[in-house]
Amino acid sequence: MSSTRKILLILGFLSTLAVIALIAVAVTQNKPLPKNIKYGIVLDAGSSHTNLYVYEWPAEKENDTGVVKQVEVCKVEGPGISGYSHATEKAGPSLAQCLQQAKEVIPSTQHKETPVYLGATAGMRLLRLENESAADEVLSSVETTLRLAPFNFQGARIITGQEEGAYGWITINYLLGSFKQSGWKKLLHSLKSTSETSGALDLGGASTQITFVSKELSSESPENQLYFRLYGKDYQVYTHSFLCYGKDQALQQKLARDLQTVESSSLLDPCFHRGYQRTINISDFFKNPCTSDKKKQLPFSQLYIEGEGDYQKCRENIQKLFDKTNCPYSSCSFNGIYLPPLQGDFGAFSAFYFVMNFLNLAGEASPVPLNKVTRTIESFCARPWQEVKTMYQNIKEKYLSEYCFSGAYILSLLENGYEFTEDNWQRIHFLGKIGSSDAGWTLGYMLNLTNMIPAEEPAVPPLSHGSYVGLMVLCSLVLVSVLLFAWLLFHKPKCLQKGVV
Ligand SMILES: O=P(O)(O)OP(=O)(O)OP(=O)(O)OC[C@H]1O[C@@H](n2cnc3c(O)ncnc32)[C@H](O)[C@@H]1O
Ligand SMILES: [Ca+2]
Repeated sequence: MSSTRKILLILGFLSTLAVIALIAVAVTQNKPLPKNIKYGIVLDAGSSHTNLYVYEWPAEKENDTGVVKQVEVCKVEGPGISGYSHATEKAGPSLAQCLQQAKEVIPSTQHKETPVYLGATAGMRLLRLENESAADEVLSSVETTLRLAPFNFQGARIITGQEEGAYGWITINYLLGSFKQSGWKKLLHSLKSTSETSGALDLGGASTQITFVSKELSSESPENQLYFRLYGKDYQVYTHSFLCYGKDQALQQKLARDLQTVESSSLLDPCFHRGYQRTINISDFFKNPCTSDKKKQLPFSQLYIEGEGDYQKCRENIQKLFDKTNCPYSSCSFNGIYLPPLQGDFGAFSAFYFVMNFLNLAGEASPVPLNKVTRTIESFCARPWQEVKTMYQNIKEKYLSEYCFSGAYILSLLENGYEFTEDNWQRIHFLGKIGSSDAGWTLGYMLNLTNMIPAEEPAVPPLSHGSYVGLMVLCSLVLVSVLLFAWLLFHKPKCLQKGVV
C-alpha cells in the first residue's frame, strides 16, 4: 500500500468518525427537554360578571410573540364585583370557586410563583363615582381573598378606560401575530400576512372602547394618544373609552330619556319584541351616574315596559344617545370626542361578538354586508316575543330579550357614532377567540405587567440550535462524500477495476 493511500484511508476513517460524532451530538442535543411551563392568572372584573383566565407559556420563549395561550377560563357565578356594593364583604368570597379551579389546572409546585392580577373595569369606575367607600371596600374584599390563595398576588385595581383599550389592542395583535420578529421568522410571517396591526373594538356592559393605529394622529387630543415601542417598532395609537356606552348602560340611558316624556307609568318600547313585558324600579334608577343627569320626579315608582318590535323607531330612539352637534377638533365621533379617520381592519369582540354571533352575522368566513346585517336585525326585532322565546329556550331571558336592542345599538354606535360606512364595514371582523384565547384586554395586561413584550427585538441568531447542528452534519456528510468520491476516482480499488474476477 502506497503512503498516500494510507493517508487517504486514515483521513477517510477520521472523517467517518467525525460524522458519527456530529450525528450523535445532533441527536442528543435535540432530545425534547422536559418542558418548563410558566403560568399566569388574570381576573377580568367586568360590570356584568367576572372571568378568571389562566395563561401558560414555555419559560424559555417568554419574549417571542404568540407563545402565551389561554388554557382555562372560569366564569364567576353571580354579578360583577360592583354588584356587591350593598354587601361588600361578599365580593371576595364570590371568586373562591374559580380560584379553586385555577389551583387544579396549575401544578401545585408552580402555585407560589404564578402571578395573579385582578383588573376591574367600568362597573367599578361607576361605583367609584357613585360611592367611593363602597368601591374601596369591594376592592379590599377581593384583595383579601386573592392574598389567601396560594398564588403570587400582584394587585387588584380599577384599570383606566385607556388601559382597557390599549391592552385589548395589544392582545388581539399579539394573538394575530401582527408584532413581527426578525430573521427567518419575519420572512416566514411576511409570506403569510401583512405587517399592519388591527384596530380593536370592545363592547362591554358599561363601557366601550375603540383603539387603532392612526397615521394622521395629531396632537389635537393628547389624552387619546398612546405611543408604544414593541419588538423594535414604534406605534402611534388612538384610543378612547366611552363610559356609559356599554350595552347595559346604553339601555339605561335610553330609558332615562324615554322617562322624560312618558305621561303614564307604562311605556311602549320599539327596541323590545311585541308581547314582551318588563317592569323597572324607578327608586334606584337615577342613582346611576349614567342616568343621574336626567333625574326627574315621577308620580309612580315602577315603569311598565311593553315591546313594540319596530327596528326603525328603535334606531331613531338610540341615535339620540350620540350627540353630534359639537366638535372642537378636526373630526369627532360623538359627544365632542376626537376621532381621527378610521384606518385598517378592526377586530370587534365581547358583546360585539356575542350579539352578532347570536344573529348569525359574525361572518367568520367572510364579512356580512351592512345592508344584510340591517335587514336581519330588522326582521329579528319584528318577531313576536312568544315565537322568539319558544325558538331559543336555552338562552337566558335577559340576553334573548335584549338582542334586538343590542343589534340596533351596535349598528348605531358603529354607523352613527364612529361613522363606519357600507365600504369600511367589511373591514370589521367580529371575533370571540383567536386560537384558543379569548379576545379581550386581560392577555395584553398580563404581557405588559410580566414584561413579556420587549421594546426592542430580542437578539436571536438567525438559526436555531437544531438547525445549526443539522447544517453542520449535512456539510460534513457532503465533505466526506466528496473525499470518498475523489479517492475512488484517483485510486480505483482493484475490486472495481474491469476484468478482475
Ligand atoms: O367591560 P365592562 O363594561 O366592565 O363589562 P363586562 O366586561 O362585564 O362586559 P362583557 O363583555 O362580559 O359583556 C358585555 C355585555 O354582553 C352581555 N353578554 C355576555 N354574554 C352574552 C351572551 O352570550 N349573549 C348576549 N349577551 C351577553 C353581558 O351581560 C354584558 O351586558
Ligand atoms: Ca369588559
